[in-house]
Amino acid sequence: MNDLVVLDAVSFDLPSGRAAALIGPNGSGKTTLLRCVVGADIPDDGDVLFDGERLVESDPKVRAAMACALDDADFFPELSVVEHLELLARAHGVAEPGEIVAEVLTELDLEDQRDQLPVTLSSGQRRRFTLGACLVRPHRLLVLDEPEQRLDVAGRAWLAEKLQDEKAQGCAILLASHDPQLVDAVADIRIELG
Ligand SMILES: Nc1ncnc2c1ncn2[C@@H]1O[C@H](COP(=O)(O)OP(=O)(O)OP(=O)(O)O)[C@@H](O)[C@H]1O
Repeated sequence: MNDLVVLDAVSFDLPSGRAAALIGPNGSGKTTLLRCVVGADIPDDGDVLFDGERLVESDPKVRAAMACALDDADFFPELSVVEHLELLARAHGVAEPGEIVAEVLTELDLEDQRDQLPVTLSSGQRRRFTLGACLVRPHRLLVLDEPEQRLDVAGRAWLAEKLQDEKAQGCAILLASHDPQLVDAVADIRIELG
């Protein structure tokens, strides 16, 4: 039995159109907190509320609103980049996903990789693809674990601008980050862990 307490007395509100950044050293509990928020881990105590009700990951309202990028592992290995993004958008109610998928591929500079299988992408391209998967579907809450990871300089600049655009459109963003520049550019609320 491991009695390590990772998170204790963490509390914050995240309104629409705002971003909260979890910051802190390696092992301070950022990913654990994100996993509790999205329902991948169950806290021993405390609640996560969404629109005032306890957040249940399987609730259709939550599934429709929350787009998460916690790691790069969740791919359909047999679908190409474009097929994957179109399938995901359709699954979330986008009847004609061609336009939004093309837009996101252009923004992420992944047009030349559209027909590749995810496993053949470079690690930075895979991170772009993971972020793209959040962006092709309707969302009003983005949960992102170190979204800057493995992005090149241009990719990081794009990310900061994109997250600001998302906020301007009313999206709430909860992210963990080790990038002070990204946090400075995007975060309205800072939650220091560890
Ligand atoms: N499945 C697990 N079993 C045991 N301990 C775990 C598990 N997952 C996380 N931990 C521990 O919980 C603590 C917090 O880990 P977490 O991944 O949340 O940190 P983090 O702040 O995201 O770190 P990093 O900046 O390195 O990504 C660490 O001490 C870690 O070893």
